[in-house]
Amino acid sequence: MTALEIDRLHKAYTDTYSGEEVTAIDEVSFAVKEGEFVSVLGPSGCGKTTVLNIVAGFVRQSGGTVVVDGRPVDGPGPDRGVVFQSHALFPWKTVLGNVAFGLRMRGVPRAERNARAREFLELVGLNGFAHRYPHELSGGMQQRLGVARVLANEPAVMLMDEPFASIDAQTRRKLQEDLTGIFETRRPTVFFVTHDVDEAVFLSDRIVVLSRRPSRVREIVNVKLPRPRRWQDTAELPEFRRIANRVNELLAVDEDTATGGVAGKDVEGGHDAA
Ligand SMILES: Nc1ncnc2c1ncn2[C@@H]1O[C@H](COP(=O)(O)OP(=O)(O)OP(=O)(O)O)[C@@H](O)[C@H]1O
Repeated sequence: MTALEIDRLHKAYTDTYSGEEVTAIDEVSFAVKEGEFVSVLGPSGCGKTTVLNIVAGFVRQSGGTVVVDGRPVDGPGPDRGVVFQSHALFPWKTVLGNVAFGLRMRGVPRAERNARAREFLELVGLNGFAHRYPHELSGGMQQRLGVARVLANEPAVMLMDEPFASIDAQTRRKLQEDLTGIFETRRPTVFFVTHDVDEAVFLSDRIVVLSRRPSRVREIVNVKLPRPRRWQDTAELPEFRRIANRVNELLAVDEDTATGGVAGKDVEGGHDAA
């Protein structure tokens, strides 16, 4: 079943100072199936975050439609949970309280919400930290908490906007492995924005490569790598490098154009319908 359908999405911003109109997204269409991990990748400033913010309901599109679980998006809602790059946690609540909060909002009784919150803390490896406060956690642990908080609410789609971008390289690898482990056990539907090609290949079932602004879908690349995935084994597979090379090749089209290189050059390869 389709969890998220983005159809001919278009977004123009009006610059507050100059009053000029900037088209961020020209026309973007793709769908994410239930239990699928889809990453969106593209050159800097191509509109990745804008697509995510429109899906989250934080930003309104200028054209096109976004449908989540069969319902058109019209503002934020509990069917979409967002994990941000910087941790949007409640500093005055404990780790347990942060996870239980959304459940409370949804009217889940106290005993059940604490049990559910603990289950998700265990899933992300934070079971020993239930009574700590966010400032007592490392950046990586805060990000795990962000994931637990979203997953506990069982959203139709988990939206992740470069969640590991500000985390040191070694911790990032561990968090990526943990995220893929969580994905393999619980199969949430994930829409993941990144500019890290290896990260996208490691985590995803499919990668939507956008062109530079005003963006369009350049190609949707299938990632048919076996799961469970572990950096040590997965990155060794020839198929991993083949896919990463393919994505880099697609991104290079825009770099060439931007630097006045092979303008308009296109790459070979079949397009995959969304
Ligand atoms: N509120 C806004 N007002 C005006 N222009 C905006 C606004 N938000 C984004 N833009 C413009 O829209 C374009 C797309 O921005 P967006 O942040 O979505 O891109 P991105 O691909 O996520 O960028 P990055 O890779 O740098 O994170 C950019 O040119 C940006 O300057």
